[in-house]
This record gives sequence, structure tokens and C-alpha cells, in this order.
Amino acid sequence: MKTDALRLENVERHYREGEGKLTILSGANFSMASGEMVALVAPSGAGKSTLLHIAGLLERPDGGEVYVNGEGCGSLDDDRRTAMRRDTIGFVYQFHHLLPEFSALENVMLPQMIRGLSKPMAAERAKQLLDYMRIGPRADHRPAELSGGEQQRVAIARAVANTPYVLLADEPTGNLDPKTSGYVFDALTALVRQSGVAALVATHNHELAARMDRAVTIEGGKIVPLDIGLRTAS
Ligand SMILES: Nc1ncnc2c1ncn2[C@@H]1O[C@H](COP(=O)(O)OP(=O)(O)OP(=O)(O)O)[C@@H](O)[C@H]1O
Repeated sequence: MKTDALRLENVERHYREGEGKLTILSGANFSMASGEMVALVAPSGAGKSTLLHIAGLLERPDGGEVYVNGEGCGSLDDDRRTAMRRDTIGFVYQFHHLLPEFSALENVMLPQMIRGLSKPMAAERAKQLLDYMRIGPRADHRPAELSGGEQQRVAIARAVANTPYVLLADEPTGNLDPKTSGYVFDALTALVRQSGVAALVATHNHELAARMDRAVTIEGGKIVPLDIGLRTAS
């Protein structure tokens, strides 16, 4: 049987709320296969960021287990979790968080070099990715010299630079106008299909969600399928 790129098993996450507790996830299960693109659509405050942080090993759940490519992460110490996150998970945020002092190319090279790749090899892969995202000609520009859509495409290239198993995106096009948003989303989709990464994309945009393979939401602490008329838009 094929290993899931990401699997959450019986995940619990509670926050303290005054004297009581606020349950965000309870007995939550979820899995995603390579090359799959899943929309995470839920009202504000439902726990999308919490889920992405737990899936991305940024936060530990209060119970249950997170598996990345079949490897359970609960028993890893902080250093190994950090290495696992760096090597196997990519993040894209609403605001690109590119390093302003570095060019687009350098921004995509850096995570690879931190992982130990040589500079020429990192540059080669960064160039390929930027070409694939159709921003090759802008590779030497700093983020401030790029449009919002271009910056976001650099951020996506950076997120997949270390060929992660899992890509976690939090409103990746939320900051862009509708046309640019569609364009960036198309580039993201093409990259997911080409690279085989499993992408979980939090979005409030139902039109974009409908273009993914399936959608889920958070309800009563569980991660459940959401029917938003998938693929009817095209
Ligand atoms: N560290 C924390 N301590 C206490 N409560 C928290 C903490 N982090 C998040 N929460 C609460 O948990 C709930 C879920 O938060 P989360 O940020 O995951 O929601 P979200 O679905 O991502 O919301 P949005 O769409 O507005 O970003 C919210 O009610 C929030 O106030």
C-alpha cells in the first residue's frame, strides 16, 4: 500500500479559556496522498492555522500522532522535528515573507543551502523552479522590485525547493487581486502536479477550493469532508 504523504491520527488540541478549555481538534483524523491538493475551508477561528501548525510540526498536539511520509513525529525531540520540518515540509503564507535583502534566486537557494546543498546545485535548482513559475527573467530582482503575484510565485518556488512531501499553504493568494490570484493558483497547481507534493491549502475562496481535488473543514473538533460543488466551476 502507498504511504500517505501526511496523516493525522486522533489528534487533540485544546487551548485554555479562562477556567475552561477551548477544544479545537478532538479525535481528528486526516490523510493526504502525494500529488493531491486539498482545500481547507472553515470559518475564522475554527482552527485552520492550528491544524496547519500541527501538520507542519510547528506545534505539538496534546494527543494523537502526525505522520509525514509514514514517519511518526510525536517522539522526535525538538532538533529532529526541526530537521524533519526543514527537509520534508514546505510552507506558503498569505504574505510572502521573502528576505528583502536577497534576490528572488537567492531566496529560493537559501533553504537548500541550509540543508547542505552546494551553492551551484542550489542555484541550478532555484533557476529551474523560477523558470517553471515563469519568473526566470526576474530572478535577480529583490522582492520589493517584484509584483505581489511575482513575489508569491517566488515564495511557492522557495517552499518546494527542498522537494518536500507536504506543502502547507495558508491563504496563499489571499493578498492578491482576483486575476493575479487565479494566475498564482494555476502556477501552484501545476507545481503540485509536476512535483507530486501533497498540498493542504487553507482558503476562504470557494472558487479556488472548488478547483482542488477535495475540500475539508473543521467541525466539532473533527476534520470532515466539505461539499462545495467540486469541479462544477470548470
Ligand atoms: N495560543 C493560543 N492560546 C489560546 N487560544 C488560541 C491560541 N491559538 C489560537 N487560539 C484560539 O483557537 C481558535 C482557533 O484559532 P486559529 O488561529 O487556528 O483559527 P483560524 O481558523 O486559522 O482563524 P482565521 O481564519 O481567523 O485565521 C481561535 O478561537 C483562537 O482564538
